[in-house]
Amino acid sequence: MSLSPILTASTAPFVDLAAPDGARARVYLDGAQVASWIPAGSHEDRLFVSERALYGPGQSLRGGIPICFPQFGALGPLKQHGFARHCRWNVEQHTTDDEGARVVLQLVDSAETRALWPHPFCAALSVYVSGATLSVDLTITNTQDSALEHTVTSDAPFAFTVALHPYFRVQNALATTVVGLGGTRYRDALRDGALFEETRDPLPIDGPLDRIFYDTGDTLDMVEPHRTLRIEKRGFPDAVVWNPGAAGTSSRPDFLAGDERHMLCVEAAAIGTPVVLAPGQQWIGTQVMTAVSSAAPPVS
Ligand SMILES: O=P(O)(O)OC[C@H]1O[C@H](O)[C@H](O)[C@@H](O)[C@@H]1O
Repeated sequence: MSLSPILTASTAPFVDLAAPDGARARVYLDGAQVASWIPAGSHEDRLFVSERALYGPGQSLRGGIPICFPQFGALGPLKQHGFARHCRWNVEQHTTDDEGARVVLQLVDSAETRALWPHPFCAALSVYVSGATLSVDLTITNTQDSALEHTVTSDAPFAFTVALHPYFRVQNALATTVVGLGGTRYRDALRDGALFEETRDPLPIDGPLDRIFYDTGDTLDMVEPHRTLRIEKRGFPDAVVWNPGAAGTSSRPDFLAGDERHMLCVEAAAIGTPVVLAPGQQWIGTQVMTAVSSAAPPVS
């Protein structure tokens, strides 16, 4: 895959969502990547996108909310994070009502995806903005029953791992904490994938961090000195917290030096136990993000 930028932030195809209350979001068709989310009554984008991000076919933006499917990370035979983030998705629905605005994008298997992963599937991403909340639902269907015309090399149930991988914009990552992970088991990618139990809650971001937390609670708070973001998930048992640190941003061409200070990924994931879908079955994972205005973390 070429890394040369083909399009720019303004020429790559996107859909803008504008809720009547002022909440806004932007979603690019390449990768179905949410790249901007501004809650109602705010002027601050809560998502981070690097100035060095690459746009256009085949690219995955460095920032926003990439979709990792059908594989998380390098934990399998496919390329890092699977192929969905490198595919062009189709817009299936774009609506605005009294409450909010929604777009639904869809990706179905093609000769290209079947060459990588021999399964008939439909992935649908619904993005909804309203008030202080951004809701993202990912639905994966094993379409084997309705796709008999496809030539597939495997008709068994398929298994996948998956994540919604938001890059949240923070004023200072080193002053940010994540509340709600204490007591959970985690895999530390920075310590050879060894397993540990998290003893700290809140979890400070005191440098590079790359951990998969297994079977976490469904509510996490990302707490900055002046504001809190509540992150809720359903259907995703695991969570990932990632900050690349200075070495991680300088070694990647689509990051600007210093970007690590202004971003933190708190991801909703299903990694420890892959999702298995028999023909005709469906899985839904949801991540709901709410901008909480108080300086203190909300009481659970
Ligand atoms: O650089 P990418 O392929 O987009 O991956 C970015 C990051 O994604 C996840 O958070 C993983 O846990 C990290 O190990 C990985 O570095």
